[in-house]
Amino acid sequence: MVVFPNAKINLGLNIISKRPDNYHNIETLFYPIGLSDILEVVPISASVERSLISLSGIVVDGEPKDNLVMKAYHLLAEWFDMPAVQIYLDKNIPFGAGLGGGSSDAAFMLRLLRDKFDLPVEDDELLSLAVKLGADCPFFLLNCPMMARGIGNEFEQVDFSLFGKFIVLIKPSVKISTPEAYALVKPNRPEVSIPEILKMPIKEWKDLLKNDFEESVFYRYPVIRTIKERLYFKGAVYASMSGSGSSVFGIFDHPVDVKDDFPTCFVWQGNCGY
Ligand SMILES: C[C@@](CO)(OP(=O)(O)O)[C@H](O)COP(=O)(O)OP(=O)(O)OC[C@H]1O[C@@H](n2ccc(N)nc2=O)[C@H](O)[C@@H]1O
Ligand SMILES: Nc1ncnc2c1ncn2[C@@H]1O[C@H](COP(=O)(O)OP(=O)(O)O)[C@@H](O)[C@H]1O
Repeated sequence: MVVFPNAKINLGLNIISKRPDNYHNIETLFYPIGLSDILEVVPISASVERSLISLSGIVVDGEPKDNLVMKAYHLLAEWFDMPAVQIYLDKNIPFGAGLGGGSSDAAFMLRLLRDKFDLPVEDDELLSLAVKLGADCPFFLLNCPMMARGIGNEFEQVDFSLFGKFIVLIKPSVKISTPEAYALVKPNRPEVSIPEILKMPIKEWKDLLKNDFEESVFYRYPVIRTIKERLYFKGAVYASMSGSGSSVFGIFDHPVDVKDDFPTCFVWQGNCGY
């Protein structure tokens, strides 16, 4: 069974308050994009006790046994009898990028195992399991434009689409750790909520739709601010860092050629699908 875990971008990201559990309450719109990993799971011989993982593509830091897809397997194996599996994961989504690639792999792995082995797990139980693997993880089980609140796992479906627009994603070589990025931000309540801003014409978003991580991340890594400015220079109708960074996306009314503009960066371009 093969699945294609996709990345997300955040349209607006307000960090509202710090919680006693050291997480933060946030408000953000998660928007799925077409950049995807490839994940395959094959059952292996009954004589093999441990699941195996084979990684290709972008090299993820950490031990393969600590990969989030392995953690997803073990989370379900605590509750259900499953055979050992051979996992193939081809990484195309950069990490330390604010694109949620690891969370997406984990969410797709949970659903793949549930479906492949016919495990008696309802969709809402899968959402509760997913949050144990990462605050962003439940979103990828829903995978359509969603307002998220709480730690990022309380959802409200929104009537919102960027269909017809074109997205350019730029990831510089710098990687950003999510916990470190949260530690640098002072929480605050926004004056205008994200759903209100998203109802306005996209050309009005520039000065209203904010990502609260940008200020401290741009201060530390000015190259990320420069990328955002360059995307506006190229004609983006809206540009922002995604999540805790370091990737920056630009939304355009039409396809653009940026291949010579960011020679040292990972670049991905595609249509907005939703
Ligand atoms: C910032 C966001 C925005 O979508 O995404 P990324 O930029 O990582 O993609 C998310 O909130 C990241 O979610 P995720 O990456 O799944 O976070 P987790 O692994 O659960 O948490 C890593 C650490 O980030 C901090 N954390 C995470 C989520 C949250 N709402 N508040 C937090 O303070 C905590 O210190 C936690 O220990
Ligand atoms: N399958 C995976 N893909 C990416 N990162 C993974 C994976 N499994 C574990 N990780 C760890 O999770 C961290 C964050 O990854 P990811 O969620 O893709 O990034 P981001 O915080 O940029 O959204 C990485 O630094 C890596 O150590």
